[in-house]
Amino acid sequence: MTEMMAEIAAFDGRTAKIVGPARSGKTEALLRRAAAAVAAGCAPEDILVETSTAEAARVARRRLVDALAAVGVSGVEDIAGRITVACAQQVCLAVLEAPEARAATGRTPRVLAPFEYNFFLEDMKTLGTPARRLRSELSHIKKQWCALAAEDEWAVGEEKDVLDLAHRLLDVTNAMLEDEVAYLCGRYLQSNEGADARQQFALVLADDFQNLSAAQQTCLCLLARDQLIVAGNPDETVRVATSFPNPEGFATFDTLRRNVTVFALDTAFGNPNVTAFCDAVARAGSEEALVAAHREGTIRDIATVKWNTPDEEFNGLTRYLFAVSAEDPEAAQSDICVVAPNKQWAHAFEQMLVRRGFAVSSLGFERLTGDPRDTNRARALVAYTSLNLLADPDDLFAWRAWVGFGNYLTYSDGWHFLMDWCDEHDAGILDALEAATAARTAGEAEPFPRAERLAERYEAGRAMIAAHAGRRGHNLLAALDADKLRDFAALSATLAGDEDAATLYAMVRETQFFPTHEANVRAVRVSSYEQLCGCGYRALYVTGCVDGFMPARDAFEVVSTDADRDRVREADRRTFAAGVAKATDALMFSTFSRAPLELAERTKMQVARVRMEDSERIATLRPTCFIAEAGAAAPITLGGQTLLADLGMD
Ligand SMILES: Nc1ncnc2c1ncn2[C@@H]1O[C@H](COP(=O)(O)OP(=O)(O)OP(=O)(O)O)[C@@H](O)[C@H]1O
Repeated sequence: MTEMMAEIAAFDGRTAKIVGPARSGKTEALLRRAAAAVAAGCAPEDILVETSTAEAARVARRRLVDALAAVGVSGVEDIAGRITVACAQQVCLAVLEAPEARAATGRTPRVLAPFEYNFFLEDMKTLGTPARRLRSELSHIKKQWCALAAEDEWAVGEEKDVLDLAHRLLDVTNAMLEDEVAYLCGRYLQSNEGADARQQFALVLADDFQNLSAAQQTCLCLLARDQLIVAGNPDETVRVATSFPNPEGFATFDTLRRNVTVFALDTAFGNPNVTAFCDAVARAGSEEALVAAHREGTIRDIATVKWNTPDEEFNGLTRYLFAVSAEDPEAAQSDICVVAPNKQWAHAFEQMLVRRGFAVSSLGFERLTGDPRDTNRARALVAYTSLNLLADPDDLFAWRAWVGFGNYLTYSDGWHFLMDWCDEHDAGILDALEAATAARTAGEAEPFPRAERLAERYEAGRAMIAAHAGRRGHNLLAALDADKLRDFAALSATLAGDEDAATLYAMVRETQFFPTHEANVRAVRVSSYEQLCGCGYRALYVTGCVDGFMPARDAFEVVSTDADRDRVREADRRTFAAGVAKATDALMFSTFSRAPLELAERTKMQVARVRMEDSERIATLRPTCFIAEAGAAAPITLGGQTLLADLGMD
């Protein structure tokens, strides 16, 4: 253990900040502090280790077991299990779950899934605000929540109308938006009612603090009783814990508070070529970016492999991986990760890998998408909502979604009338739907406009619940037509078979909010850049390294302003550099030089030129600009065919 590591582990002050370049052991230092605290007699329940994602929490918990063992603690698995290791959003939700918090906030922490947000958005459109302006106002509202700014201080004029309607829609359905969670938690913890919920943990250890919103950062500070240590690096900011990270909250952590001990780590561990590359990419963006003063580890070449087309990339790279794995069949496949720039690339690689006999665990692309207005494109969404209703027939937002599927306005007009009816009759959503149904059955006039349509959907929902009540596991998924949907394939594969609807729904919900990799060490990982946060892999294969994928096309588009383009490029730079740094040994970038124009446009590659080839329009593409920007630290370049030939595979 280095001297500074030992100092951090033994730290007995109140507040500290650990800062260091990529791979300098910031997480390691926090985990060793936790282990040392346990060894010194601190109750495991009194420790909170906070991460940016649920997967980072899973990985941290595993590393914690080693850290505890290293200080001679016995029963390490049990002890590690008793320490709270969770992502910021989970921490805030746990606070809001407490009955006292529910009473004080008057809110239920039932967060809208990303696709459910589309129903909310449709209902917001009833305000009449043009869609673009509405989106930008909602974005501003979320930004203010993330900044923990009190609503009455900033909501005025039209924005106040937007906020009021948002509150009304969420109140009537007992629901909450994702970005509201830390806001409500922070306001509660700051209030008199929240006094007992503050300082819940003797020790709060917050990793990747730069990724958190100001609201999340404040919550963590308020939860610490005796000691708070934050670790991070503003140049590694990734938008994964919140839509509005606050790296300044980390940068100024020690200047805005008194008596903060700062530990600056300066040695990067792992393949020095990897960390030097990442540092060079960060420096190309900002001369002040933190870089390592020393590098420790075994030097190994890093490479960029060039293919002609995406198909060649999918085929060639998976053949290569197959050959490499065959050389060492006993090695844990979970130490290998294929990084995909988008869902399409992730699926393509997943399919190719499965075809070659690999088990695969994919992370970062599981959010259910579709169009709720079009039943054919909403099959996964309907299955999710059906499970939700079977698990909890009183879930009001599930009913909101259910009645809206398949209508071009998701019946937001009717929903509005229904809410007015509720106000007039001092009644709830289910009362209104029941009243509409009763009128429809009796052939009476509608209690409110569109009531008949909503009643029809409601009755269909009740019939669905009656038809499937009592079904379990695979049988239930099949009854909901979810068994054939790709979105449910991973869930289906993990089922024991006798899970009831509530259990299944909890499992699906977890994949939407807190997804993690399977524990299976035989499964190769496929990951988004963002989900690399908090992880480490022996080998990373970074696919689709073309401009437009990374950085995103918005970093190039001439339609936006220079400042907008820069913002996208620099945010993506940090995501890229922090992501690929997670390779401890082998790092390979994979790129291709051309693609059918239609594919390039649809997937948002940055097209350099277009030319005709065999009467097909072909887009010429460039490798990710960050690679060349690394200058002398850039990887060596290989042709795809050379790579395969070296393994005797041409
Ligand atoms: N003192 C050390 N000696 C040897 N290896 C170390 C040491 N500290 C950390 N490592 C190893 O270096 C790698 C990076 O460690 P860690 O994840 O703790 O760093 P980090 O600064 O949090 O990384 P990131 O910048 O990716 O968030 C890990 O593989 C870890 O096991």
